[in-house]
Amino acid sequence: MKQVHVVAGVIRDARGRVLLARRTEGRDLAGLWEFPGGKVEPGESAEAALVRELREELGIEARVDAALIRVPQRYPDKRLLLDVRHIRFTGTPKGLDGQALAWAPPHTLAGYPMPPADRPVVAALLKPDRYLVTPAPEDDQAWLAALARALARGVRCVQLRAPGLDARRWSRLVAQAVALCREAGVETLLNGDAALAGRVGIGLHLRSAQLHQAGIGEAIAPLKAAGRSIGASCHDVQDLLQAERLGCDFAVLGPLLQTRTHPGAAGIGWDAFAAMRERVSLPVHAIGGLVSDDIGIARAHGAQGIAAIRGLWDAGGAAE
Ligand SMILES: Nc1nc2c([nH]c(=O)n2[C@@H]2O[C@H](COP(=O)(O)OP(=O)(O)OP(=O)(O)O)[C@@H](O)[C@H]2O)c(=O)[nH]1
Ligand SMILES: [Mg+2]
Repeated sequence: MKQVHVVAGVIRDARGRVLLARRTEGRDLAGLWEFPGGKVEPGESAEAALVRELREELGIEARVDAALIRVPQRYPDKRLLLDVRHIRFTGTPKGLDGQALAWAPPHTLAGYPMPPADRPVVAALLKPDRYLVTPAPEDDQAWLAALARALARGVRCVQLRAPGLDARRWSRLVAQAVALCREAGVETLLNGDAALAGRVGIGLHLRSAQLHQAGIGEAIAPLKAAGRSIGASCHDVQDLLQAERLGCDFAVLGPLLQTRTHPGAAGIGWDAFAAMRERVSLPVHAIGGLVSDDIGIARAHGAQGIAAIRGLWDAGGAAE
């Protein structure tokens, strides 16, 4: 299958709005909104290609800044690598190919119809790059204090998980944890228990085995209707495709490295991660032995970021 390397830019105005361009009639994906850019030509660097494309399509002089994310994406006719960079520029963008332009306030980005590869890009712009999964508590007060420290360090999305804990103790602890997270403005998802998630008014994180259970679509429908996030733990392409079919908001894929908690399972590694990621348009976190320092390599392989228990629980703690 044909492999194309495309570079695109995140171009912002002084108010922080992001520039989108609408693909013109007669091309693939016509009518969809995209980040301006185009194909890297043979022998050309990604940076040079992006400067050239933005000059040709918008009439601006661009300086290529930090990488945002590189999204591998499988389309029916080709394999795309969408390489997205932040841009600084001089000049006033104009639709020189006759394409419509829109300056989108960030929170409106998800409302524009876009190609499949752009969903992970929008998530990379808007959503947290670290997803904390809690370890099972030994002492409840110490666990709540550790959670509060993680929030203070800037964790913005938390999965509450404590397999095997006594149900009454856990629902008490969940209520306390949710109060802490709400106070910090942090998104919270509950592992596995749709009914409890519904009662406390938070999102749900599906275990991989739950993804394929009969009736799971009906079980999560009320949460989705209430606007709650649904995450999913995935180990292979079948899990990812099912998470996408169910309308999950994001997935977690791993184990990336071999971990202390799953010593038997060999890690899949970054190349396999990218090869599975390209089959869905979901934002996907990598999990398994990762720490905050791995966010850069994760983004380079199309990940939203990292998910971790130990790697995000103890400041500077050892990898899971
Ligand atoms: N520029 C851009 N292309 C994207 C995005 N998302 C995405 O799937 N693509 C795909 O990446 C490819 C980019 O090709 P393009 O048509 O813009 O290439 P180009 O500017 O060099 O123009 P041309 O080859 O039509 O002359 C298309 O298949 C397009 O659908 C995006 O956000 N920005
Ligand atoms: Mg283009």
